[in-house]
Amino acid sequence: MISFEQALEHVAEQVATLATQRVRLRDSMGLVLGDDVTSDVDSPPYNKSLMDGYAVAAGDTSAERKIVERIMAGDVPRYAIRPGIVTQVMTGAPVPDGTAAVVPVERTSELPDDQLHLDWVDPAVGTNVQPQGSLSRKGQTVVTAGTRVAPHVMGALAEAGAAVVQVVPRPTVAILVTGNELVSVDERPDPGQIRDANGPMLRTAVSECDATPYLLPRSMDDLDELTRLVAAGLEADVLLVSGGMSVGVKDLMPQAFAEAGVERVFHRVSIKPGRPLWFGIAPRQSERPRLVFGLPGNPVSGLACFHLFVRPTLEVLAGRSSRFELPWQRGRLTQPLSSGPGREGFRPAVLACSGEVTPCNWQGSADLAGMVAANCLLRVPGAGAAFSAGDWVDLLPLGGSRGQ
Ligand SMILES: Nc1nc2c(c(=O)[nH]1)N[C@H]1C(S)=C(S)[C@@H](COP(=O)(O)OP(=O)(O)OC[C@H]3O[C@@H](n4cnc5c(N)ncnc54)[C@H](O)[C@@H]3O)O[C@H]1N2
Ligand code: MOO
Repeated sequence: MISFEQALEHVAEQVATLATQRVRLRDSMGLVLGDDVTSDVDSPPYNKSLMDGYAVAAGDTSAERKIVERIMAGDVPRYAIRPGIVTQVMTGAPVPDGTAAVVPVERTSELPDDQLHLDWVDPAVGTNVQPQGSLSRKGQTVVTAGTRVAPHVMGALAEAGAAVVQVVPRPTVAILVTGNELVSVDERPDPGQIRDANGPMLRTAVSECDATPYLLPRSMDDLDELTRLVAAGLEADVLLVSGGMSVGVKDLMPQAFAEAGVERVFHRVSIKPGRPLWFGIAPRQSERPRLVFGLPGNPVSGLACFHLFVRPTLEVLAGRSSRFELPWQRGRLTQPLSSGPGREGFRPAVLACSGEVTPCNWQGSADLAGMVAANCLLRVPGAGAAFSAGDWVDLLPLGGSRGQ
């Protein structure tokens, strides 16, 4: 059995960002850009009025002037501004040549015969005018490679004319849930049966990481069926299998992986929960191998392995992180905590805004109900570590990458 740190290193060695693809801008939300994006226009593309008002010439101190035209956003001015005349302009409209400033409409009053009275006759040059190209220039990089497309980035890309962008695609994750005892959420379990918690849980965990889950048909503990479904799951970037990882008579997954051509990298890690974790790769010609995680069937064990190993994998595949790493945080214990002599432990816990962390009243690997309030996993080193109330501890927040 290998240590937690060794297991992390083994996974990290196999993980690399997916090759980029071209997609339409509207399909790029949440994805990471593979290339710098340059603008094909100046921003603003013309000298622009920042107010509804009147474009005036420099150094003109007369209080009454002639309005020669009225320019709405989308119009193009015909007459240059000179002393004695003004042009009415709307916010966003191009100002005429010769414009020194725009006097807001509130500082003026219109008189008969297109005459204008100005309360503010000689504003400083540049007042309420945004010069062409002052925000960004044609040919300038406006969004750099590695940026994740959020709504404001999407807006900048649209302004720059990036109708098609090069992005790291969303990783695809096939999920295979195994076990003779399992029935669906909408079924009543017969004696000996339980409901499948892991399928819905893992699919949601994958979605929360902004990857695309694909649930394979649930499988009985049958070697041929498992092997066939593993082979099908290798179409995805990552295959997650739940259950059958341990040493029971029906724990057939290690054999099914071998039959389907998946090479084992490691099996069993010194963590609690999560000891039976299996990790392997399915080699492909001239491409990165597919990554395969065999998660323990116990729900909390599988979920802990997801957060400790699968989530950082998805972050790298999607290009959101250049290195395989866990987003550890620190918190202060509200109560004493000790660990047994053995494996490194991860306890569901509640981290408050104050930074205080309280372990859930949780009864082990099958106890999903006991961790419903949890928002983090608290790291408890093995070898009989003992913490007092007020001690600082390492925590791994639960939750995916959406919105980060
Ligand atoms: N002799 C040994 N027995 C066990 C060991 C060991 O080292 N030696 N390891 C234990 C540990 S640790 C774990 S964790 C479990 C995990 O075993 P498996 O991956 O083989 O999981 P299963 O046996 O298939 O299931 C375990 C448990 O979880 C329930 N389960 C399974 N799938 C689901 C699901 N989709 N939704 C809800 N619950 C599920 C299943 O009914 C079992 O109760 O092995 C220990 N044994
Ligand atoms: O390690 Mo298992 O995951 O304790 O229950």
